[in-house]
Formats: sequence, structure tokens, C-alpha cells
Amino acid sequence: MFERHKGGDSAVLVCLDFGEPDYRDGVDEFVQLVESAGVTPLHIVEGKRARPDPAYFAGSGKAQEIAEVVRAHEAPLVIFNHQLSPAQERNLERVMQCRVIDRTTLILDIFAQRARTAEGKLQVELAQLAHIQTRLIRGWTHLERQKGGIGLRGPGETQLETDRRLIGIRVKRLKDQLATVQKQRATQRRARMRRGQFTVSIVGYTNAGKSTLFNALTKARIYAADQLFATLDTTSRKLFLDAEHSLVLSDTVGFIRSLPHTLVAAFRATLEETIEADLLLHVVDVNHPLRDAQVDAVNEVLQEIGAERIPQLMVWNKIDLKGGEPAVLLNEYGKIQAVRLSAMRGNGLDLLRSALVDLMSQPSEDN
Ligand SMILES: Nc1nc2c(ncn2[C@@H]2O[C@H](COP(=O)(O)OP(=O)(O)OP(=O)(O)O)[C@@H](O)[C@H]2O)c(=O)[nH]1
Ligand SMILES: [Mg+2]
Repeated sequence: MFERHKGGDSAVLVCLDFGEPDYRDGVDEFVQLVESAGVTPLHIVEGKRARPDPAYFAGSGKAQEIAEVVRAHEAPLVIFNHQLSPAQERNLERVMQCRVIDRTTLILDIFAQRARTAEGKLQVELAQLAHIQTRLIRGWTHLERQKGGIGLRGPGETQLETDRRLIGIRVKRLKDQLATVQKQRATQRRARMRRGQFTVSIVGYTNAGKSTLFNALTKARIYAADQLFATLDTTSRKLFLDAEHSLVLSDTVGFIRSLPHTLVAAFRATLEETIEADLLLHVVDVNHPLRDAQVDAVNEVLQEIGAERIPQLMVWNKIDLKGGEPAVLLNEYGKIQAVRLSAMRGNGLDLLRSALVDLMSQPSEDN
């Protein structure tokens, strides 16, 4: 592997406990998220709070503590596992004397690194601009001023207004470009529908094994890796189940807890494939300590994009890690509910294929 970490970013991480029952697992997920962005964690500052502090999010005492850790490590960056307001970021940067970013910016950075298709890139830039727009007032003025740089008073009001206007123009252009791409996709989808193609979208939490399953079923070679948000763009392939049955299968971007709404909105174009699917394969890492929270998070996003009514077939993946548990098809009240399988080892894929044939043959309940 190439060493992207070398000379890359490093950061002090901040994760505060607001009494969530699965706080510890959330910390682990945060570290994984940071590493997925290619950033080396230097130290994690933790703490307990009843509610966020309006000025510093962490409270001023905690902010001082973080600042000391930053100094000790000479850290160039602090990452909060929370959403910060622009004012909180500004106040924290003043205390830390370094850049402070929140969870949304971190996720957006990962997305920016991963986007491959024109559409993916457009969507990431749009989401980034939406996030930046609220933070534009900040600039670097307060840091510069404290260092006593003469004439470094930062952008004046007029400059800011120009920036805002330019961003507005860029946002408009990006939206137009996206609309064009979306139109092309819609045309493709309509053509598929005319041909009576059954469409299935693989959804699930990031790192659940969606791409691995997609590759195993379609013999494709989508990048699958033990990192969060390995996949950003939707890929579709035709999948032949038997002599009479075929469908169009799509692999999609993974979901994560507390995904900001703006981000979900920005990814609408990619997720449109999901919104119009006949069936969702909801892939879950059966061994993950946050499994249930992950399932809920995925269902929440599905609701947000208007896909909550689409029938789901649950895929409990990675059973190979559970010490030789057999692959099974779970039925309840004569209806197929879930498949337990291992996408990596390939056991249970035959069960999934036959379940798909069954589900395709069933008349849908809405009609
Ligand atoms: N042990 C085991 N590992 C698996 C299995 N399926 C996937 N993995 C691993 O889980 C990690 C994530 O797999 P991906 O297929 O990239 O997951 P994804 O859901 O597409 O993730 P994102 O695209 O990041 O949302 C990889 O390291 C896979 O090798 C499985 O059945 N068993
Ligand atoms: Mg993937």
C-alpha cells in the first residue's frame, strides 16, 4: 500500500459523552472515521457533559484542557465528533490557536477524497459549499490578529460579500450541472422500467459489506475496503439469477449516524437509484457492537429520502466472524425476512439468490 499518512494530517480528537448508552463504541467509530480520512489521531480528549456549551461546545475549562493537549503535541488540527456552530468553531480556534473542524467537515473531507465520478464530485462540492457558506464570516482574522500581523485584518465586508456572491454563483452552476446528470440517470431508469426490469438497491451502514456483496453477486470489482465511505458513487449491474430472472443491482454510498441533512440532500442524485428501487437489500454487519443503532440510522436516512415504503430484505452479513454460524434464510409468517450470510466467503449467496427470485415472483402488495 502507498503511504498516504506520511506527512499527512494529524489531529487531537475531541469526543464528549452526553450520556449516550453506546458512547464508547461511538468513540471507536470516530477514530475509524478520522483514520479513514487519512488523519493520524494524536490524542483523544474526552469528557462528560449534560448539554453543549453555547460558546465553546465543550465548556471553557475543557477548552483550556484541549488547548494544552494541542500545545503538548504541537497539533495543527482539532476534530470534534460533534456538529459545531460557526461561532463555536471560531471561539475554539481562538483558544486552541489552530484549526478546529467538526464531524460534518470531516465526513465531507472523506467524501471529497473518495468522489470519482463527475456526479459524485459535483455533489461533494455542493455539500461543502453549503457547509462553508455559514462559516464564511470566520476567515482567519482572529488568529492573525492575535499574532499581531500588521495589515492582516482579514477580508473586509466587501471581500466577504464578493466571496458569498461567488459561492452563490458556483452553487447555482453546480446545481445546473447536477440536474443534467440527474436527467440522464432518469432517462436510463425509465428505459429500464419500460423493459420491466426489477431493480434492487443495496443499502446499509458504511463498512457493512455492501460493495463486497455487490461484487460477489455480480462478479464486479468495486473498491471494497475496511474504511468508512469506501464507496461514494452508485454503480449498477445486471444480475442474472436463473434462466427466467434477472434484475438490476445497485451499490450505493453507505450511511452513518448523525449525517447532516444538507449532506443527505446533496446526495439525492446518487440516492435516487435507491428511492426508485423495487427492493432494498439492507446489509448489516451482524457482529458490530452498534448494529442496532446502525440499522436505525439507515432507516432514518431512508425515511429522509422518501424510501421508507420500499420493501427491505435484511442481509445479516459477516457471519464467518461468528465462529462458523451457518447461512440461513429467515422466514416469518411465510414471508422472507432476512438472510444470514458471508459476502466475503460466499456462503449463503445461493440462499440470497433464491430469496430474490421468490420476492420477484411475488405480486407486490401495493397493487
Ligand atoms: N469477515 C468478513 N468481512 C467482510 C465481509 N463482507 C465484507 N467484509 C469486509 O468489510 C469491510 C467493508 O466492506 P465493503 O464491502 O467495502 O463495505 P461497504 O458497505 O461497501 O462500505 P462503504 O462503501 O464504505 O460504505 C472490508 O474490509 C470487507 O473485506 C464478510 O462477509 N466477512
Ligand atoms: Mg462500498
